[in-house]
Formats: sequence, structure tokens, C-alpha cells
Amino acid sequence: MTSGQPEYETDADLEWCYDAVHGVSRTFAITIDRLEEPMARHICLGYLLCRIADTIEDAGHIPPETQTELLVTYDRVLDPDTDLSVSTFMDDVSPWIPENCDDDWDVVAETPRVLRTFESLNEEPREIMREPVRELVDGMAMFTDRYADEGGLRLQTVDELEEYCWYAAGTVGTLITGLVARGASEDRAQEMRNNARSFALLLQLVNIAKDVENDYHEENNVYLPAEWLEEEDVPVEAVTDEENHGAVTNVIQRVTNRAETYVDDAHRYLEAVPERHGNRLSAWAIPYLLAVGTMRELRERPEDVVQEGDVKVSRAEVYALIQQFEDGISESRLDDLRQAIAEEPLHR
Ligand SMILES: CC(C)=CCC/C(C)=C/CC/C(C)=C/COP(=O)(O)OP(=O)(O)O
Repeated sequence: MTSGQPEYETDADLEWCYDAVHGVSRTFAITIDRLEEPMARHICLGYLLCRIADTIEDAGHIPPETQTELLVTYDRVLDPDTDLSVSTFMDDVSPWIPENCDDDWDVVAETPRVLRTFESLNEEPREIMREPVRELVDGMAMFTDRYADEGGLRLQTVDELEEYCWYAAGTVGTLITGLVARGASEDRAQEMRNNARSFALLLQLVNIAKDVENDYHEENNVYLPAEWLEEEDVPVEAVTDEENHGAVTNVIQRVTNRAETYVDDAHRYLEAVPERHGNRLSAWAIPYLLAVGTMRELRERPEDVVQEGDVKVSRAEVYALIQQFEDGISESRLDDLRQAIAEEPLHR
């Protein structure tokens, strides 16, 4: 403990942070439940710091220039070389917190609590996390600024889509790898660093493929590359129109195919993951396998992304997958599970 906080207060804050993650991310709730201490609290706090920026970036009701300003201020609060206090950020963001606060905005409203809990962690994990979080925040500020005139993100090319995925998820991969690789052999650490970007791009591209409807209607963002939409004669602003469902489905398939190219690297990452500092292989294997399962669903019913607004692995399958890890997991079992879940739902 480095902050001089009374421990009972930090414990209550940490409990709050664990509850908050369960409210905002299905993926990270599962991951954090699998981890032991101290990795669980490190990943929890690292994730919440990122989520605050993500909520601002996704806020359709905030003008882009204000989003950029808020993200820049948040970055300065995280910068150890400036003494900008979190209260400045709260003064700026408070008018934008919706009255009927959802779980995401609850976390933003509690930024001071998240930050003081983060500051209560040991210095080593904190310093591993700080720069990747700031890179994510800066990247989001860059994207809201780039598309300020459009009112929301309108990614143009597949390269730009992958650039965006780097900031939104690749940075999180760097954060995780920094924490998890401590004390590992140089070979293992290098193997993880080589494959971390692929792991993150796999997860982020699958999320983008399945969330097209919600991203446009709730957040005013179109991540499907305009160049791919154009090849299908779909105007970007008509991405969810009924007449374009078939054509947009083709673009969703293309994004899914792109995600598929990262699966082998992600698998290599998992084969190198050590179980130190409270880390557990299953914490990362489960989101990986859920991404493979979601790709299966996206291939089988891509039209549901635009017709139903969502394609995801069922709760029963998520449960069945978690059950597979009750007694730990071997590498060969990971291979088998990947093949199985790519073909059909696990619980059948
Ligand atoms: C090297 C390595 C381990 C890389 C992985 C990095 C990582 C986990 C990035 C986050 C990707 C992601 C799309 C999370 C889920 O979305 P969400 O948090 O919005 O929640 P949801 O599950 O509710 O959609």
C-alpha cells in the first residue's frame, strides 16, 4: 500500500470496483472471476481505467470536440508528471453524466474512487499499467478528433479499422502481457509479446462484427470500413437500413474472416501464458474460446447482426465452457476445445 489510505476504505473501494466490472463487461467479469490475487485486482483496476475512456468515446450525446477535450483531461490526470487533480476532470465530465445513470456512467461518476484504488496498488503493477492505459486514452482522443466533423467515428479502410483496434484493445493486450509476463523466461515473454496484438485484434474484430447495429444506433459509430461498404454499394449512413441487410452481412463476413486470421497467433499466446502472480490460463482461454464460438455464430447467422441486433454465444454455452475449466486445462485440451467450439455449441 503506497497511498496511506486506511485499509478498510480501500477494501470497500476494491469491492465496489469488482462489482462495477460485473456490471459493464461480460468478458472481463468472467476473466476476473477466474484470476487469483493479486492479478485479479490489477486486471480489474486496469480495465476500469480503460472503460472510463471507452464510455466517453462511445457517448453519442457528447459533441466530438468535447469528447476529445474530456479524454485529453483524463489523460493528464493519469500523467504522473502533471499535478492535474481528478476533480478538474469531474467538473468537466459531470454535466455529461446522464440523469438515469447506467452501469457504464456509474463508473465514470466514480472515477475518483477508481483512481484512488488504482493508486493503492503496488508501484510495479501500477507503472506497468499506466502507459498502456494512457495510450488507449490518447488513441480514443485521436479518433474522436479525427471524425469530429462527422459527429461519430466513420472508419474508412481496413487499415484504419485495425489501427482503431490497436488503441481500443491492443493497448489492453500490452497491459495484460506486462502484468502476466513478469518473471517468465525471456522466450515465453517474447512469445507473448509477439502474439498479444493478434489476441486483442481477434477479440475486438469479433466484437465489431457482432455489434454493428448497436454501435450505429446507440453510439453513432460505424467501424465497418467504408471501403468495404462501398464495394457493396452501401452508403455508410444506411448501414442498418433494411434494404442493405444482405450487403452489410457480406461486410460482416469479411470482418469475421479477418478476425479468423488472428486465431492461430492467439492460440500461441495462450500456450506461453504462465500462471504467476495469481494469473490463470483459463481467464484468457475462455474469452478466446468465446470469440471462436461467436465467429461460428457469425458464420451461421450473420444476418441476425442486422436483423436482430445481436449475435452471441448463448448463456448455456458460456456456462458449459466455464465448466470445462473447473479442474484446470492442458494444452492439448485447449486445442480440442478450439476445434469443438468452432464446429458446434459446446452444450449440445
Ligand atoms: C493479450 C491479450 C490477453 C489481449 C486481449 C486484450 C483484451 C481482452 C481486449 C479487450 C477486447 C474486448 C473486445 C473485450 C470485450 O468487450 P467489453 O469489455 O466491452 O465487454 P463485453 O464482453 O460485455 O462486450
